[in-house]
Amino acid sequence: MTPQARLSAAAQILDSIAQGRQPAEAVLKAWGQQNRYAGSKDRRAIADRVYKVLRARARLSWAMGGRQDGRALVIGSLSLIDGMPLAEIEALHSGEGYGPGPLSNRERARLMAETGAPPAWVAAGLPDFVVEDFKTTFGDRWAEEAEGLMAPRAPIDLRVNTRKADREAVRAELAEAGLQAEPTPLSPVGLRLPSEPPPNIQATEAFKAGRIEIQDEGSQLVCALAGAEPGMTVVDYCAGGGGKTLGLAQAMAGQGTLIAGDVVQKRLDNIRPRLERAGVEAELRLLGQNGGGMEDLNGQADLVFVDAPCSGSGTWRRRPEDAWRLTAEEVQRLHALQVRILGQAARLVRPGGRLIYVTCSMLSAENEASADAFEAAHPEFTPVPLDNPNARRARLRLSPASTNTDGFFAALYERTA
Ligand SMILES: C[S@@+](CC[C@H](N)C(=O)[O-])C[C@H]1O[C@@H](n2cnc3c(N)ncnc32)[C@H](O)[C@@H]1O
Repeated sequence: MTPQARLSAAAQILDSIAQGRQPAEAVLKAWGQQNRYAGSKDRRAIADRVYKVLRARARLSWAMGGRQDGRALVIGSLSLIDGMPLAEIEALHSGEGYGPGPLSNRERARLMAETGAPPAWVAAGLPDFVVEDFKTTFGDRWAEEAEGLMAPRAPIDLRVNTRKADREAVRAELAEAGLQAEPTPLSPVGLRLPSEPPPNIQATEAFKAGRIEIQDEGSQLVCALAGAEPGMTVVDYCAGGGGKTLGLAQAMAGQGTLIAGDVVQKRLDNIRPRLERAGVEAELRLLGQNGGGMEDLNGQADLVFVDAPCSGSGTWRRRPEDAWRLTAEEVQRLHALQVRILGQAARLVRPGGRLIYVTCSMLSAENEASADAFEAAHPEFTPVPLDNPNARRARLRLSPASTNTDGFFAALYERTA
């Protein structure tokens, strides 16, 4: 493909991402499958351009006069990110072959305009309401947190399944396979790989044999904080893809009862092969939206893990496109859902048992505000101090800027009445 044709493809892919709900990665993959003439270098260059634009979307759109279409954003990226002179941009937009059409007068004017300093949310690369939330939560550090969240090249973390192997043995095994992993600094069972070149984890023997799973270090840490132990009755209330289920099962060392519930059957179905690969067991249960399906466990569980549905904003460094799909209204809907789910899950905890609330969100509306609402409605639960240097007031916040993990929040409670 010519450089021009790659730009056209990137613009087209950006439009598809904006119009749908699919992750950028999936849209790029589908495009590659539908356009077999594109070689690996072409696909790489196109993906680089797409991610460059997604991470700088606010700034590019602002510089292009508020336009949000792929063409305008790509043109803006050539100028603002690549620092390309106008003449070169014009040359790439000759309209010949499969390249993009010539610049309009308005586009040319935008590229030459003196734009001045952008507003704070534009500079941060995040929607306005998110920046407001960050200012409340992080105070002076908000811009640093925003930058960390939208920064490229998040590492790939693995959780070593200590039921099957130890960390050093897996590290050596991966090195044999050409993957140089480092121990994660915070999780004792984690290994970290650079994101470039993208490692094919699923193809490794260690993955196929269940010795590793892909799981961010932050996710490993919140799992460990829950304090699951052999012999306990543990409920993973929002089991989703089963990442936490596997971590909890590992901590329980095959002893006790682990029940993983979710309202989506397909998600539960996806957990089964992961459990088998890891050599651990859990009972999978389909729940009703109103909490039905766990009545037999009322007041019985030693530990209930609530990894609540959330904006996923803690993972925006991996999925920058999601930042532009989230609205303030959706955050409010999620907050209400989180408080409702916490109330349902709390019923299962036995006196003296524990409840942990976890999100992969960076927003106080889904973190502190949801925990506050739960505490106000449930005085029978007492916050438990967390054994982690990043925890304060029995609550933990992890983030790309502070712990070099995805963004996570956790609050731990004990049922004291
Ligand atoms: C953040 S995801 C869980 C991720 C999962 N724990 C993991 O580590 O892979 C939240 C999950 O909550 C589920 N969910 C949504 N509403 C629910 C409800 N009312 N009760 C239980 N689970 C619910 C969603 O289907 C989704 O799978």
